[in-house]
Amino acid sequence: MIVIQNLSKQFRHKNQVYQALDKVSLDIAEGDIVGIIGRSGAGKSTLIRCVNMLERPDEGAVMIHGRNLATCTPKQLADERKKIGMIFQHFNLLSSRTVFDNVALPLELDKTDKATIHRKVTALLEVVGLQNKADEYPRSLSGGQKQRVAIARALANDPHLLLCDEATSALDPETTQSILQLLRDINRRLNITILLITHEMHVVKSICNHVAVIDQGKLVAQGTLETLLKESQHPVIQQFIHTQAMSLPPDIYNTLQPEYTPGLHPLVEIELEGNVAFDSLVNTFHSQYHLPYKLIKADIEYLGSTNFGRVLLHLQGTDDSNRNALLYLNSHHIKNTIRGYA
Ligand SMILES: Nc1ncnc2c1ncn2[C@@H]1O[C@H](COP(=O)(O)OP(=O)(O)OP(=O)(O)O)[C@@H](O)[C@H]1O
Repeated sequence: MIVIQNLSKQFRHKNQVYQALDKVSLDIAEGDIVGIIGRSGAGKSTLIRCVNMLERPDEGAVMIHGRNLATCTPKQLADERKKIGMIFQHFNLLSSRTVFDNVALPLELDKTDKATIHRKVTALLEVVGLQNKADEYPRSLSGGQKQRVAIARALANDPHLLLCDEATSALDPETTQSILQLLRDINRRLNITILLITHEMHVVKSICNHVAVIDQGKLVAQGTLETLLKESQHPVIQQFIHTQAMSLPPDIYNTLQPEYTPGLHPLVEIELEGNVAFDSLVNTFHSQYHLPYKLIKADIEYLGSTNFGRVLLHLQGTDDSNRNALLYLNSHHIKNTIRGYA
């Protein structure tokens, strides 16, 4: 339904040229929720802004239902844009307008009659759960409520595509979840395709059925999150999974020794990468090496039948069984780091 073909965009600034997008191609099926991830400055916003031509690409095409937006006349482009809603990290509401009037704005600009505006805005405020806030001003709303108003406004012209630029980045975790739930409902109930930028793993995991990874303006990987995590060694994906080493609980941190000393046991951080099931790993430790251990910390994401993440295990067996367990990890190419001995 949306076909992005060889999209390129350069920015020039004080004799310097930034290749923000470099021949990016991506197919998005109707009803998909696609997450775009990548480092800061990778080109994610530029890509999403080129989809509705807020940013004009230098080269390439954005085909929506067979029509290339890059070659549309201004009138055709204005019509196509009405069918593409957009929401932003900082909501972009008009502070001088009430909630109702913010949502009504695109309809007013489209010269919709008053009765229709009233009917549509009332229905949209119900969709986003703000029917009792119609007469309030944005300043009296929470961040999550502001984003709900922005979503209602983005839906005013019955779009088939919703672009979300870091839409939950300014929200606390609980509000983020409720906004994601709303986006999922909108996607299912109204069959709106969603293209979103995020830097948060849990956002992708919660709602995206596809992921596109952008690095230095290039599309470097795409697919389901599960396949990407299993198959791609690309540093952006690895970084996305493992942002930093696990923090240690204070009692362990204070007693941890960098070198082995008789009587101390290794504290090992193990990476679970989809082919390593946590349950079977600890079963092996138990059945093959009779190894007592203490699970100090776990950060595991379950995706379908596989798991990803990290665990911190304090191996508490004899020197031999501890060593054998570490050998088992290495011989099975299970990434692990000894964080110290305690
Ligand atoms: N209007 C502009 N003028 C000049 N350079 C720009 C402009 N917009 C973006 N760039 C540059 O293009 C590159 C890609 O920017 P973009 O905002 O698309 O990245 P991003 O992946 O969305 O980053 P972030 O996650 O930090 O928002 C950056 O080097 C940025 O500085």
